[in-house]
Amino acid sequence: MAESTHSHRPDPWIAPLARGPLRGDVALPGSKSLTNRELVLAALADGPSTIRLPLHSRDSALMVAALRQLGVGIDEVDPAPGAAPNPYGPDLRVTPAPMHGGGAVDCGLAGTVMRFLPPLAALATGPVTIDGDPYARKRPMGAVIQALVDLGVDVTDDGDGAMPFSFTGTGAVRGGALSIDASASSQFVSGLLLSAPRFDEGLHLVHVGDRLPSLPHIDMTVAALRARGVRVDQPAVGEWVVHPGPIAARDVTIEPDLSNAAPFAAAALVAGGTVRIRTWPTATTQVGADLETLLPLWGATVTRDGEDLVFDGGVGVVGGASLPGVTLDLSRGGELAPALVALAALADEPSEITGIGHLRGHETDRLAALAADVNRSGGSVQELDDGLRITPAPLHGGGWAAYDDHRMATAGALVGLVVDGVAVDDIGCTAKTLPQFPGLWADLVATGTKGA
Ligand SMILES: O=C(O)C1=C[C@@H](OP(=O)(O)O)[C@@H](O)[C@H](O)C1
Ligand SMILES: C=C(OP(=O)(O)O)C(=O)O
Repeated sequence: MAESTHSHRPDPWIAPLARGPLRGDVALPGSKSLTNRELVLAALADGPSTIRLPLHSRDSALMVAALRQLGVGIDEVDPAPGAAPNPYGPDLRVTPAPMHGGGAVDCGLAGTVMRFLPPLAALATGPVTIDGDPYARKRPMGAVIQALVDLGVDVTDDGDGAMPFSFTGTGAVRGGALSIDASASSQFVSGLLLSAPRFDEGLHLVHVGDRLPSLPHIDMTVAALRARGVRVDQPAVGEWVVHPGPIAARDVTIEPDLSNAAPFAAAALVAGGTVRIRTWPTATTQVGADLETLLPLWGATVTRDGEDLVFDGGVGVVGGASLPGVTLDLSRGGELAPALVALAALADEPSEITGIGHLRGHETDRLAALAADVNRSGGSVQELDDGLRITPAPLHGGGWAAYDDHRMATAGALVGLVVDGVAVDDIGCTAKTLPQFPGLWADLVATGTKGA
């Protein structure tokens, strides 16, 4: 099965120091979460769909490859007449087809592929094995496997609640009533809801765990289903009823990835100056939109300028300003934690970020990884049961391990703006959701003007 993103270790990437206040102007590629949802829905739709401005990264490429393996037609197409070409890659035309077994499907390290693909593949006819990177075999999948079993799918696995596992699709899934514990990931819910309209009886899903993280991502799933004519009822928090029926073919345009904006927007607080993020949607289900209210906790001023959002970090840390401590429940958006913990590590007051215990099941154990990297750099981070406590301490350069995790790598870049010599061991792992990160970051830092 697939190797990790790197079979060899690349040279460390030395994070560039900020020379002064930034004048950033960033146009980000499409949202990973939106792209992989629309690929799944388009594959299950009642006709062809075009996905405009899709993300082209490892996670989206893995989803495209998996769907093609099951028989779905996915072609690269030119932009709509008169539309500006997407600098980050072509639009995609998705043509549904009767799905057949795909053999061994490689999910890489992509949680969206690991959790969204199996319920869809259960609708195919033929054998499928779900597997991924060596570390992906450590990410929680028990709720997905158990859900397939409870839905009547004949799953073969070794009982460890992780990949690899196999089943032979019969072309139909009964559906009906199902309860799962989604405490470890909202993606367990989203993956089931996305395929549910194609289950014979739809799905009446109840979450029975003691916490439900990343609610905005489930709202994103429900919105994407409803936008394609699917009836979804929500009788209570943690309960969803997806009615059986067609998923409408629909041409969609993917928004820029607002969670990937986090290190860029936060850079204004660290280096000072302003960072403009282009085409920031006025209404969105992306949890990255929370940055508009989160970064002001660290002192940012956020203003809308036409279609764009401008984050103003004042003089920033490099200019001598200090960052305050912040106490925060981040259960809505754990994926923002690496960038926010990097800010907290540069602050002059203690911080506590909770509601993120499930990040131990992300691309890496992010609580342990953030504590290890910050503490190795001279910081003081203590793991809590469901979060981190960060105590101010002067940081120094040195090794910063990414653990194949794109958001660990970009957190290192953020710290490296004002800490000389932060050496990220593998900046290439940002290709998971943002292959252009090194160039975009170099362009951002270059806007910093000494003594401005
Ligand atoms: O559905 C999605 O697209 C995602 C849901 C969240 O997963 P968790 O609930 O496991 O954090 C988020 O962290 C991840 O980056 C993307
Ligand atoms: C957790 C993340 O990704 P995923 O779970 O989709 O691999 C992320 O992008 O922060």
